[in-house]
Amino acid sequence: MQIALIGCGAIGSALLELVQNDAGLQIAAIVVPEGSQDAARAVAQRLAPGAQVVQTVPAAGIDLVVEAAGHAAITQHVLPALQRGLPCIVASVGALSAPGLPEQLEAAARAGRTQVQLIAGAIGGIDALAAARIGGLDSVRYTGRKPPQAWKGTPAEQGRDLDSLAVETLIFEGTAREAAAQFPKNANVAATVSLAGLGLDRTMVRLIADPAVRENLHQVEAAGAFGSFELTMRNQPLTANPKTSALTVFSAVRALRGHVAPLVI
Ligand SMILES: NC(=O)C1=CN([C@@H]2O[C@H](COP(=O)(O)OP(=O)(O)OC[C@H]3O[C@@H](n4cnc5c(N)ncnc54)[C@H](O)[C@@H]3O)[C@@H](O)[C@H]2O)C=CC1
Ligand SMILES: O=C([O-])CC(=O)C(=O)O
Repeated sequence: MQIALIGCGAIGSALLELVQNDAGLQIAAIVVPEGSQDAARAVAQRLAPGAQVVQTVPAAGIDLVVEAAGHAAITQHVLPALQRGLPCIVASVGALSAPGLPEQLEAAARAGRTQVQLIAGAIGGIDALAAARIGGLDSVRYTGRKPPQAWKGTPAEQGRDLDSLAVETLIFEGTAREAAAQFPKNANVAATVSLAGLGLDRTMVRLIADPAVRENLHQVEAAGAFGSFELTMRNQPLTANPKTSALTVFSAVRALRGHVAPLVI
């Protein structure tokens, strides 16, 4: 299968490393903006020598697209790829907090007679949540807790010095839609939990900067006709990007392998 990888940062590079020996998965193209071409070429030379580094998904020779780039890449690359009939795996799930974008993705996939797959990424339990939704959910709460440095470059910096935080600090409380829009690099999980469960406007989210933790913690509490569950993930962050958990990479690789494996779990 010929793959186009969109984005070649922390997730993209780690993904290339993991799939480099997968016989069924050939990375044919790496799609990054003009300013990132040189960096991506250096990574490609090492981990995917057969890949061309380009600015848009090639018009021919691609069977499957995997996005690990950021919210803007969904409109820019994923929508047109779906329309052309290419199945797409998406990590930047928070992009679906933009009103109308889920419907646009569905329409594009329908037009191309294909599918867009939103990966679980850094969170677990999405299968249970999506199944529980069928019986009816009463409440879903998500709490994201990361070390202060993971909140740099976000609205969490407004009115506070993250470097000198001494105690855990609530930096956001609201809906999953607001969280995903305000924290595009830190609240994709909030969007994923909400899309699997009660929706972007009925899923309550708390985001916390906590100097006492080293991992990225994700907690989900859900209750409904099925019963209830409480989930805590303690994810190792990637060295290349402390905002992003390593599990996100593994989740994307699992999705890719799921397209070629004879037995899928
Ligand atoms: N679903 C989940 O659990 C998670 C999802 N994510 C999503 O994955 C994205 C990437 O994460 P990292 O690799 O850690 O970020 P990163 O900042 O290390 O890398 C981003 C890469 O994408 C490229 N890029 C940026 N805009 C682009 C565009 N419009 N088209 C093509 N390439 C573009 C950059 O040049 C860079 O190569 C995040 O922005 C976030 O949206 C991140 C963590 C968890
Ligand atoms: O990787 C993580 O721990 C989660 C993350 O950044 C996000 O939800 O956007």
